[in-house]
Amino acid sequence: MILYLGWGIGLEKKRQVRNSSSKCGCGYRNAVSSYVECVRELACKILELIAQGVGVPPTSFSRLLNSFDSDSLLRLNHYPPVTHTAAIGFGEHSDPQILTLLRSNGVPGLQISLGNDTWLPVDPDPLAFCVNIGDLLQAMTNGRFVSVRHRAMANTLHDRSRLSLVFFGGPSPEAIITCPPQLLKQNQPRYRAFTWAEYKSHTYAHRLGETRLDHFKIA
Ligand SMILES: O=C(O)CCC(=O)C(=O)O
Ligand SMILES: [Fe+2]
Repeated sequence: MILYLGWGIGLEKKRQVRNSSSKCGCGYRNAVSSYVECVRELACKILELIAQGVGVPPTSFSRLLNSFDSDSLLRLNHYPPVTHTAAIGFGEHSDPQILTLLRSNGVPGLQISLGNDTWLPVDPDPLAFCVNIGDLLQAMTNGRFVSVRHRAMANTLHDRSRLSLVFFGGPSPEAIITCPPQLLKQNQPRYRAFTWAEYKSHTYAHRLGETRLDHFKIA
């Protein structure tokens, strides 16, 4: 079972939340807002390093998370203990956004696909972030960075629930997703340009496990 909590956090909305929460003194709201602000900044730093690594202007990717109507999301997944083994808690997929920063409470479950039905368990260190490349970053790097397929196994530790707190860094719905020209010098673009709104509606119209980026491939 998965408890799903969505938290859309455009920068403007976040400012409003911060202002109103300081007045009402709501501890939970403050904690979530500060957490989101910190992970967004961390995601931007990672994206700037990636941009540097592939030789494009440093804010090529991070500016999308910094835009005032960035469609980022914070999700809390809850996996109560189950008695049967080898059950899937969250099926195989890649995250559609740009970059994902995931933390868990130290209970194992997350696995990364190595292909050919081989799965690598991720160490559930509660002090570490698991950073996943999302589909949009794959498109914007013309396939140099590949969005990772992953899944979460159901939790068979009978005395503890598993929790994962996942920040998905996404652009504004109108943002045009395309590869910077510096990355295309000798290569043809692999994906046609599309908006995040277009990608999202394609994503939600298809099954979780599908390789959704294939739809935007240039033949
Ligand atoms: O709970 C996990 O470890 C994985 C969750 C996940 O992949 C997601 O929420 O997209
Ligand atoms: Fe995921």
